[in-house]
Amino acid sequence: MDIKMLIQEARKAMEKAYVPYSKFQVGAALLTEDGKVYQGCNIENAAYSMCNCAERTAIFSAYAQGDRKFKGLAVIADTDRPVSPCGACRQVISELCPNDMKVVLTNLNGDIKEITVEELLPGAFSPEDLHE
Ligand SMILES: O=c1ccn([C@H]2C[C@H](O)[C@@H](CO)O2)c(=O)[nH]1
Ligand SMILES: [Zn+2]
Repeated sequence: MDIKMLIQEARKAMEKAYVPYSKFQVGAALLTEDGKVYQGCNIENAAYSMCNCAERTAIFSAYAQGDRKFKGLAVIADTDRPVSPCGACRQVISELCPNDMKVVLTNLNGDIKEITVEELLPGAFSPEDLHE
């Protein structure tokens, strides 16, 4: 996997963020099994709780286009440490991406933290926990 390319795509996505309230831009890039890249940015709303994170925008965009098989996710923001996805995104990523998929967290200083989906949310609540 070309991690540099994926980070560049996330960086481009960051520029598209709609963040009039927080002014905090976040970009994500999701790589599919067949090499396509879905960009995602955070999109805010005057009703603050409606804000959507970059990570979920990327995953939901892929789903909306019929893509469901992923092999990497990069996330970038202007943070001191590599950006740390929120709990909501960790939960969504856990369900919709493979457990061993690579997640590349980075920032504008070029600090990089590579982890897996499982490491992002150990013991995540999962579809297997539901029973009818
Ligand atoms: O990993 C993260 C963390 C935060 N945000 C967004 C949500 C909100 O728009 C802004 C401030 O929390 O950053 C993301 O998109 N991804
Ligand atoms: Zn989030």
